[in-house]
Amino acid sequence: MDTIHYFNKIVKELEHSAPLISSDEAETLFCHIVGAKKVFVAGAGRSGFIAKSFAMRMMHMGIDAYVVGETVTATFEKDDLLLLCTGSGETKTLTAIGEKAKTVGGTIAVVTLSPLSTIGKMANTTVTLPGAPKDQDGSHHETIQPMGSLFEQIMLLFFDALILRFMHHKELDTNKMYGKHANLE
Ligand SMILES: O=P(O)(O)OC[C@H]1O[C@](O)(CO)[C@@H](O)[C@@H]1O
Repeated sequence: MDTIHYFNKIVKELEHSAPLISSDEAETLFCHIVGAKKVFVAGAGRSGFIAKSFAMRMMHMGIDAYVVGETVTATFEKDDLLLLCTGSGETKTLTAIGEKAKTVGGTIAVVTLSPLSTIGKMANTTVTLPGAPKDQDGSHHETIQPMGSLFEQIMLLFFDALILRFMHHKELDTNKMYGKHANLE
């Protein structure tokens, strides 16, 4: 099978996934982000890349957004939102970050495959996405892709959809947002 055949298979997997996402959970996350003073995102590995791409777009919309662990990241405070992006909900570094945020008193949101995980239970609000766990643990999963790829793709598209929701809410368009795009690159 050639590459484009696989590309089409991936698109089909994504099409099947969209109806499995809760609009109510998405709207609740939207409201938390709108209500937060600052928004912090964290994720490990590929989940972390997706989290970063969402932080970048939030910045383009004028939201005070940070990636946990970067040198220019601000102080997390009680009016802030921490958004943890984790398929398993068991990644140790993220658990530690969530525990610290809890002691500060801010709000924790998680986007995950596993709402009953350690991080899922710690969160104030959860968006459950479909996909397969990264270990694909021997049971049947609706994907031909390795490890957490389907979850990671769904998370990217979910965040891009959330950005469109914000753009509508804030009456933004791509030109206004491009005005905030980095020009030293
Ligand atoms: O999304 P989780 O379960 O926190 O796991 C993150 C890990 O999974 C991966 O995204 C692989 O699927 C890795 O890049 C990363 O180490």
